[in-house]
Amino acid sequence: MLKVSNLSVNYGDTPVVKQLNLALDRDEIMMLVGPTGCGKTTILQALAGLIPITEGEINLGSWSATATKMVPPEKRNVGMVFQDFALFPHLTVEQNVCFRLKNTELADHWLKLLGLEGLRRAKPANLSGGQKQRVALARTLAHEPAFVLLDEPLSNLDAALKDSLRWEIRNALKTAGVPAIWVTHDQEEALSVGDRVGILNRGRLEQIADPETCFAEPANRFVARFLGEASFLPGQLQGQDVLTELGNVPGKAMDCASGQVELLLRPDDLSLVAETDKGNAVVDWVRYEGGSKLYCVTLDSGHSLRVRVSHEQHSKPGERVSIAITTNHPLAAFAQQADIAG
Ligand SMILES: Nc1ncnc2c1ncn2[C@@H]1O[C@H](COP(=O)(O)OP(=O)(O)OP(=O)(O)O)[C@@H](O)[C@H]1O
Repeated sequence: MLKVSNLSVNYGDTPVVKQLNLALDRDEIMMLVGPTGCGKTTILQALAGLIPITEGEINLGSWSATATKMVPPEKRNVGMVFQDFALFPHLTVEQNVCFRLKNTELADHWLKLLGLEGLRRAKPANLSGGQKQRVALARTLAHEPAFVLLDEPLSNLDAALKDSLRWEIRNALKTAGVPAIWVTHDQEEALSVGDRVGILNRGRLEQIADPETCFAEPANRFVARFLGEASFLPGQLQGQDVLTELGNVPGKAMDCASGQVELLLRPDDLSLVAETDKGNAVVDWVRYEGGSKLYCVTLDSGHSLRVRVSHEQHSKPGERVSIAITTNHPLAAFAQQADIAG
């Protein structure tokens, strides 16, 4: 098990990673997300032993690193996958995967499993981005790492390829049975691929939990907004229910919220019906998304909400609509004054 306790990293006098705690199970994939500059790459570099740590401990059973006890990268048995693939351009696919490898049987195994059998003699320059990343992954896994760090492995690839390759990478990591920390900028990728998601803000983990919990029960408004479209509607928490201008809905108090709260509404929690002159809201703008449309509406009370509906909905800016809450699951309710992180 990879265990990180109270890890802090400073650059000079500037703290960049603050008191990070996490533990990864044997074959667990943890996605690390957060705004640019929040310290994601620094965490990976610290775990790999590429930079010194200021405080805390990184432990993998066979070794333990602290601020005063540096364990060099080659002793950590870490596998790294980068966004720019980091392949040797003068070597073939096979030579890249077998580089410094004693047991080439494992190279054969991963070349086959990742669909690279026919490309053994190709040079990186003749491969597509997706093929290059498969080679990088095959090379990493063929070396039987104790844990794998992936730094935005899909960010140089086009959208269609990203979608299929993310599953290939996940399946390969699960087959290898190694713990992995995967940094991404893509919230959808984080929620769909990870066993758990860690949301980082200014060097601190705001929440670490399974994807459903992070999305439906975010620890605070920062996490709520970071993981997707989020609207907040005032209401009164009474027992298990929240009384709002759109009716009573089941609520779940976050941050010990009580009394006056704000309900987290995702665009899919709401419905929108076109009206001629009745209704309870006006359309501000609409964004076409292909299979769906995202509407921004203002309720007659002045509160703004975002609603996702079928692309067959044709209401335009300025037109009246009826908005209702359609979800049955309890919605996260935050204390009205508790917007510390957001
Ligand atoms: N070698 C360095 N010396 C000093 N400051 C650094 C160094 N490397 C990174 N930083 C700073 O540390 C902070 C965290 O950087 P880091 O690259 O870890 O963030 P990140 O979350 O990976 O960002 P991005 O999403 O943009 O890749 C940033 O403010 C960055 O400017």
